[in-house]
Formats: sequence, structure tokens, C-alpha cells
Amino acid sequence: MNGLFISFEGIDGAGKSTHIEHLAQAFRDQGREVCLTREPGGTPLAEQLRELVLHSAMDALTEALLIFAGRRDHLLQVIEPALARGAVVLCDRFTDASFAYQGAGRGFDLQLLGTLESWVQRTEAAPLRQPDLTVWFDLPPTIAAARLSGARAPDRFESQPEAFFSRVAGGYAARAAAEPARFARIDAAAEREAVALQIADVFAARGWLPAEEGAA
Ligand SMILES: Nc1ncnc2c1ncn2[C@@H]1O[C@H](COP(=O)(O)OP(=O)(O)O)[C@@H](O)[C@H]1O
Ligand SMILES: Cc1cn([C@H]2C[C@H](O)[C@@H](COP(=O)(O)OP(=O)(O)O)O2)c(=O)[nH]c1=O
Repeated sequence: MNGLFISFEGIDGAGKSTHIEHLAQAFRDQGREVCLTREPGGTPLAEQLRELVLHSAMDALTEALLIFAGRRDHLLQVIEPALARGAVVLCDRFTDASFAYQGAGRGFDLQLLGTLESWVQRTEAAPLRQPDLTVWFDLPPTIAAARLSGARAPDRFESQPEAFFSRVAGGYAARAAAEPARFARIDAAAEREAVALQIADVFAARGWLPAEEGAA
């Protein structure tokens, strides 16, 4: 069976974590091996880099290099081997987050991000490894901020002002517009159950899960 690489994107508080575990179970119920992972992070080395990126002050190039260094390790140690085994890789954020946060959010050079993407995502199995599907939780930053307020201690990104998240949201929209076949936009402002149904539809439409399996 072919592996499946699925990433989940959206601004902080968009609802990704709320839905990923349920999807993982739906795939396991179909007898699929599921590799549940995240970025920044996903390997011991990349988790160490994550700690630095989320909690230490640094300039934009340093930040981008650390994130892509972690991504390289994660891709080679975890994602490619899982795909080669035929597993379903569910990844909480991938490179679109770099274009949205470092690019649109921080104003970092998009061309340079594209260069890093092409270096880092070239593997033996793929000239440019990209997710087969990116589930994009789209919702206004005001709603995300309200959901997050008091829910958890903010990291370096979560403590940014709302204008930052408006730019990040715009960055996701631009990536989605550039690659509409890879992106599935979810109206994440909806109630939890309605969001789950939208996600279920996306997976059913691709024939990856039975219609009822994705709904919470
Ligand atoms: N559809 C929803 N409506 C209202 N609150 C939600 C919804 N989805 C998630 N939440 C809540 O919003 C907060 C952020 O959700 P979470 O899944 O952690 O987002 P993310 O992983 O994208 O940052 C959590 O407290 C969660 O319980
Ligand atoms: C993958 C990635 C994440 N990030 C940021 C987005 C998030 O604010 C932060 C951590 O992501 P995430 O794991 O989604 O945080 P949490 O578990 O707290 O919801 O890292 C980037 O800035 N660039 C990237 O390439």
C-alpha cells in the first residue's frame, strides 16, 4: 500500500490538535499504520531545535535555518521511512508554516525559503517531497486568539500581536492559492462537530477513509 503524507496547517489556535488524533484512529481502524508527528520537531534532534526556536531570541535567518535543519532530520529519519513502509504520516505543520510564519509573518525572503525548501525536501525517494494533502484550518485571528486566551502559556509565536497572525493567515492563503490541488480549506470557525464533518468529507472524497469514519 502506498504511504500517505498529510500535513495540518493554520494559525495557532485554529483547531489542528483537536482533530488530528481522531483522524489517526480512523486510519488505524482501516488497518493502516499511522505515524503521528509534528514540526518543528519529530526527532530527538529536531525537538531540541524546536525548544530553541520557540523559546530563544534569534534573527530571522537563524530561525529559518534551524527550522529547516530540523525538517531535514525529521524527513530523513521519520517521514521517508514511514512512507516507504506504506504508513499514513499525519504531520502537525510542515513547510507551509515556514512560508506563513517566517515568510508572511516575519517578512523573511520568500525566494530564500523556496531555496531551502528545494534543498531540504530533496530525498532519494522524491525530487521535492511535499505532502499529498494539506488540511488548512482557516479562521480569523480574532477567533483563534479568543480560543487560546488562557488555554496555554504562549511561546515566541503565540505571543505575537494579532497583526502578525493576519499576515500569517494571508501567507497560508497565498500558498493554498498557488497549489489548490494539494490544499483542502476547512472553515475552522465552525463548531467542532461541523469542522470534523468537513474533514471527513475531504478524506472520503479522496477515497482514503469511508464517509462516516472521519466525523467525530
Ligand atoms: N471548533 C471549535 N470551536 C471552539 N473551540 C475550539 C474548536 N476547535 C478547537 N477549539 C479549542 O480551541 C483551542 C485551540 O485548539 P487546538 O486544537 O489546540 O489548536 P491548534 O492545535 O491548531 O493550535 C483549544 O482550547 C480547543 O479546545
Ligand atoms: C513548522 C513551523 C512552525 N512554526 C511555528 C508555528 C507555531 O507558532 C510554533 C509551534 O507550532 P505548534 O507545534 O503548532 O505549536 P503548538 O503545539 O503550541 O500548537 O512554531 C514556524 O514559525 N515555522 C515553521 O516552519
